[in-house]
Amino acid sequence: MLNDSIAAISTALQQGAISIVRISGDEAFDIAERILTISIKDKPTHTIHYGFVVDPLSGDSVDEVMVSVFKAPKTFTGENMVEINCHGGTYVTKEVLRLCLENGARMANRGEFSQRAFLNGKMDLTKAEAIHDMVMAMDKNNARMAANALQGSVRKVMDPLLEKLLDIIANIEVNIDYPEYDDVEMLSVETVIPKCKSLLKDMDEVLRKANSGKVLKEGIKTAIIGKPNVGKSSLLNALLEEDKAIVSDIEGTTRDMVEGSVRLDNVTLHLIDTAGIRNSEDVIEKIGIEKSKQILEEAELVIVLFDGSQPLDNLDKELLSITEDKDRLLVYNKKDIKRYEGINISAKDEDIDELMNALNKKYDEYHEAYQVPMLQNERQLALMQNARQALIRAVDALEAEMELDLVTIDLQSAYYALKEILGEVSKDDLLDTLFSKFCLGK
Ligand SMILES: Nc1nc2c(c(=O)[nH]1)N(C=O)[C@@H](CNc1ccc(C(=O)N[C@@H](CCC(=O)O)C(=O)O)cc1)CN2
Ligand SMILES: Nc1nc2c(ncn2[C@@H]2O[C@H](COP(=O)(O)OP(=O)(O)OP(=O)(O)O)[C@@H](O)[C@H]2O)c(=O)[nH]1
Ligand SMILES: [K+]
Repeated sequence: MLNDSIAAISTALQQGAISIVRISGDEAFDIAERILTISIKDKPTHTIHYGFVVDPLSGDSVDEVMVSVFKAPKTFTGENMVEINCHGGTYVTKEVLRLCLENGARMANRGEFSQRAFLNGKMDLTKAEAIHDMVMAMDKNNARMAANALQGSVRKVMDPLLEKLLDIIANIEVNIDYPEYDDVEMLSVETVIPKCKSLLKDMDEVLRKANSGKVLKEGIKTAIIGKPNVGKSSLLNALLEEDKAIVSDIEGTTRDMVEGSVRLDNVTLHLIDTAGIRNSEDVIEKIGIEKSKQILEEAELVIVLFDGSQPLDNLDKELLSITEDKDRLLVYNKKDIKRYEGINISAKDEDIDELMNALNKKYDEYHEAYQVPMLQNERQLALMQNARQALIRAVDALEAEMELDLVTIDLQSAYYALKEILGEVSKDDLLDTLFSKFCLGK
């Protein structure tokens, strides 16, 4: 049932200055008034008021609060909403929630406020996803992408595509509805094929942007390779040291381990486990090369590390040759002993500024990429790919001069896939899965 009133603590449940208990639904004002010393129904929307929360059974005063009033339909959820700003202790916040639940509200499910906002037409699915992304964003870039999506950037991508596709569908429908006009059909099929191809091109562009967005969002798989003892572990430690917070954030990652993430200005590097080559000190060098090849397959960026204090030998040259086709940086370690032409570091002394500068410079242009409207996640990408496939089938059918009815089926499935990106034809189970990932009280 959509109209029961839900309540939840919308702030993190920890000691802080203020916590917010949120109520949404038809009865929100009645429920709040049962536990407050003030009336709120009579107050204008989007206003905040001073009062006390009192347990109606015992008459005990629970907290001194500020109460925000939001009147349907112009609210976040589209329903009546009350936010009780109480003192941010975990006990008192839970007490206020308990009183809401005892006086007519139901405990909200995860993401249920946003789900209601979506169901009440307050936002499309991509905006709901953006809220989730915003909550989860750990760095500036992810937050910026989410902020774009919150402002409707995905819709900006989708609207022109949907418009073009509808135009194509309309052209075909004319032929189905008026099959007796042979001329119309000829003319129309001739114009429709180029239109489909132009739309396909647009979709490819959208997919291309989304893929680079995905790389940015998810980070870049990075391998450090080099001969035994060139200083790989030292470099890894120095890199991870640059960003202690992230390292300790990752479950099971300790300073001794060989995996972790390094947050640069514009992207995050995920260091791939190179334990295989690290431990090859006592095995024949060939194994090191074989391991390197395996690791290279996975890597999107390779840092090839040399011992700068020594002349490059055949093994170094082999590493140079197997990384030739890779996106790579050549780095010389042990600059405290000797410098080479290029990027020099002293991993042991955690002196890796030249490498950090080179990395930041390398991904500098990605800075802008966050500002362009683009698809935001795997779900959207997969649907765009489905739409593209369906459109390709339609073009094939048109070129093979198949029945127009058959073409329409493919065009329609392309249309539905595009609409589903915005959540406009999606199924309930999809919604439940999506919103259950949200934080409570969102
Ligand atoms: N206290 C508080 N802070 C919050 C939220 C909230 O719900 N409560 N938000 C929740 O995520 C975010 C802000 N998002 C919001 C989005 C829409 C509306 C809202 O009332 N929309 C109405 C009227 C808009 C207007 O007056 O122009 C509407 O869309 O009809 C409020 C907050 C972040 N900060
Ligand atoms: N002088 C100098 N020595 C360094 C530097 N970085 C690392 N070393 C030394 O080089 C040796 C090897 O360093 P590691 O970081 O263990 O090298 P590695 O490439 O991980 O070695 P394997 O795990 O055996 O492949 C150690 O004795 C380090 O102290 C540096 O910048 N300058
Ligand atoms: K070593």
